[in-house]
Amino acid sequence: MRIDVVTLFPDFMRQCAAVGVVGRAQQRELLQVETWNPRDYATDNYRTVDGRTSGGGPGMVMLIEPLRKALSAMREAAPEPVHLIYLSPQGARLTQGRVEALARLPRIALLCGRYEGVDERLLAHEVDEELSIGDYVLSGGELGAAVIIDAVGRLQQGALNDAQSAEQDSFSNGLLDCPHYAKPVHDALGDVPEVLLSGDHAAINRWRLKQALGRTWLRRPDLLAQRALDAQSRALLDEFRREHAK
Ligand SMILES: CC(C)(C)c1cccc(C(=O)NCC2(NC(=O)c3cccc4nocc34)CCCC2)c1
Repeated sequence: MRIDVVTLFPDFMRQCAAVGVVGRAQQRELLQVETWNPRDYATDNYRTVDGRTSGGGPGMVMLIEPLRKALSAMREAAPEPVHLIYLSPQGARLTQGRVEALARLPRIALLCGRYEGVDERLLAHEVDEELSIGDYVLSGGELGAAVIIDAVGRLQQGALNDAQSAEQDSFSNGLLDCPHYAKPVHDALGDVPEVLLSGDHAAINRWRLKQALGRTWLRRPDLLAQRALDAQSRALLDEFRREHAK
């Protein structure tokens, strides 16, 4: 998969894509991340990429021309058609479901806003989809782009080793994660739960599912509502609720 990022901060984006699982996916050529800086396409001596907002008021807007040229160069750099995503507070909230759909595309491009955003005419003409990573004020779309690169990059076939794939699967069951413990078994902060030391893998799996269900119920009932529970899960959650009520 190829991901192109149009950004005023290419070094930042390249660094985000160079570490960990995504960095390794690039080394293995499972993923290719390229950056395009609109400032390289600004024709004036000051390499201007922003302009005063029409109608007056504070703040600047990203100019059409440098972006249009950067996007055109980006599209021409590879034969695959591009699905262009604008990272934006006005976008649809990013979900794991959408990440999984994007991960199956041959090529996507991520447009990152700065200042007050991008001239609406450029967006209307060029952008296929707007996505948001959440409801808070950010300085630019780059962190949104980094989230998509990571979430989509790790899903490329072969990017994860077996342990990481199992981890991914457990995260993708729509529930919050169960508590995790490492050594020492006994610590000033407390002990590892007995069941995890028992070697009884059925009991351990049961405990982990019960904890995941219980924590989702307590902290993210909205996630639980999205998920049909089978009989075993319903029974485990009831058990958790009864113990929690005491
Ligand atoms: C959400 C709410 C708090 C109501 C709000 C209302 C109006 C503006 C902003 C705001 O942050 N504007 C600034 C910019 N923000 C983002 O790019 C951005 C922000 C959030 C999630 C994102 N996911 O991707 C890109 C995202 C847009 C132009 C430069 C950065 C935020």
